Amino acid sequence: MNLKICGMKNENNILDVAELNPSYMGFIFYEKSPRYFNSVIPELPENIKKIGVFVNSTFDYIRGKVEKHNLQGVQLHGDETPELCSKLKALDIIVIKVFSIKNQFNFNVLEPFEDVCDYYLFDTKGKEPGGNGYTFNWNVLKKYPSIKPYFLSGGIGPKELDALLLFLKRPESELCCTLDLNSKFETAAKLKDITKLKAFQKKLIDANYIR
Ligand SMILES: O=C(O)c1ccccc1NCC(=O)[C@H](O)[C@H](O)COP(=O)(O)O
Repeated sequence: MNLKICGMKNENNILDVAELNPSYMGFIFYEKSPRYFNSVIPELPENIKKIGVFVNSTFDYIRGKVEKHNLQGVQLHGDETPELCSKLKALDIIVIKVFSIKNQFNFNVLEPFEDVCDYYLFDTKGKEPGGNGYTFNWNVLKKYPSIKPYFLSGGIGPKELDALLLFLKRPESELCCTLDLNSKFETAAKLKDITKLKAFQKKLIDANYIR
């Protein structure tokens, strides 16, 4: 299991999170977000992949950010088309297409994206396109029809750990490759709380889900 820490903003905080060695760090290029990233990403170890998060941005805007920040991947939170995903894939980067869920989900909508993205990310449907801070009904994933690995996201925090450990024992989590963590690990200043992240990571290590 991999960890993705999303919504990074502040240089020192980015470097502190890097010490935890997550597989991915997410940078939000959506101006309306309180986590909008408008700075310079410090040098990170090569094994930490930098993922740009976008909401209905144009190909040129996304490509500009990929080039400027040397992003290894993009995460698309809007109504992006399979055609856009395909053009982004041609840049030789990781393409993660997001789908938001509450209590039910029509998995047929995944079909056009099967060949044009690397991963799906299932997030909670809410007022905002992301970072809503609460979980969706993970039972919905019992009907997941694809063989593509997916990221689990939306409101995952320390209080959700017991439910998460139960979920990870169930067959529908078999293709869950990454846990995406964001607002439940933030301080009031929208910095990631390293102590909280470390404790959560340790519990996942102790339960043998991450190394
Ligand atoms: O976090 C944001 O502000 C955000 C805004 C617009 C699009 C995406 C955004 N976040 C992307 C993420 O990957 C979050 O980690 C994901 O939505 C879960 O967030 P949370 O519910 O806070 O755990």
